[in-house]
Amino acid sequence: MAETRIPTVIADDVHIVYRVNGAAGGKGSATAALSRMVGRGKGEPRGVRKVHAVRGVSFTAYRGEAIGLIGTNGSGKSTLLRAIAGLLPTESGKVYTDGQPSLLGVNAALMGDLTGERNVILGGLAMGMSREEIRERYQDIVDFSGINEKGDFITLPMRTYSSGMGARLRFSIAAAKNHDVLMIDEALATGDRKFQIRSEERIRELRKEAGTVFLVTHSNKSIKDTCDRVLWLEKGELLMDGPTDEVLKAYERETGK
Ligand SMILES: Nc1ncnc2c1ncn2[C@@H]1O[C@H](COP(=O)(O)OP(=O)(O)OP(=O)(O)O)[C@@H](O)[C@H]1O
Repeated sequence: MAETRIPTVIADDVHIVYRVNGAAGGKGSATAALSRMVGRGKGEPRGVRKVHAVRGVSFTAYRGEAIGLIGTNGSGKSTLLRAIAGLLPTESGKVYTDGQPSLLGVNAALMGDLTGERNVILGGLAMGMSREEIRERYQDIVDFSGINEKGDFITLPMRTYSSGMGARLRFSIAAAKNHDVLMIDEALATGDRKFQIRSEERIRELRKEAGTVFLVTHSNKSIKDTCDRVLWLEKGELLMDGPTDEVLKAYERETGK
């Protein structure tokens, strides 16, 4: 056997269901009339629609792995990551994680009205860094983001940034710390090529520092360049879990991408 591998995330038959209030068809609609006639599902209150977004997904992730998540729009990738981060409850099944995973999404909670500078401090504190550590790494974070390459943007409110600039700053803040489990949701997509290359380099470093990285992206190239393993989700189900080359080949054959 190979050396012992240390699991960081275990998903065991995970199901995730969203409940959407007031999403049923209007009172007079045919579907509403039909559901009145046939009666609703067991115990579901009126007007609540269920979306079964993740269906029976199981896998184990290990230290030092970078795992890509692929699948067409709406296949459940972001939902699965949010559940692993503990932001969504599972309907059934369990997620076990080693430590607190950090989810870096395009919507990571920074404050638009505060300057980039303030957000670096806020984000650092939110990740559990001390003021001292933040002060030490501040310049590196700003340099990595490249926000100041075209002028003094870091002292402007974040709402004045383009979506690419915002995503770059969020990634730079998150990447300033070593994470046991770091999950990146499409954050690289909005950066330009130069920034993507820098981020991919950083992802490789984070892996080496014994963490596990999950990457959701529609860029097969980013996945190829950073991940050694890929999970392919479709309609909430795990279609394939294997080495990057194999899974991407099958995915490209299926989707023509
Ligand atoms: N907050 C929500 N409430 C209800 N349904 C949701 C919610 N978020 C996502 N869904 C549904 O869950 C399913 C999976 O969505 P999810 O965002 O996880 O897919 P995805 O694979 O990340 O898609 P994309 O590639 O487009 O980002 C979709 O059918 C979507 O409509």
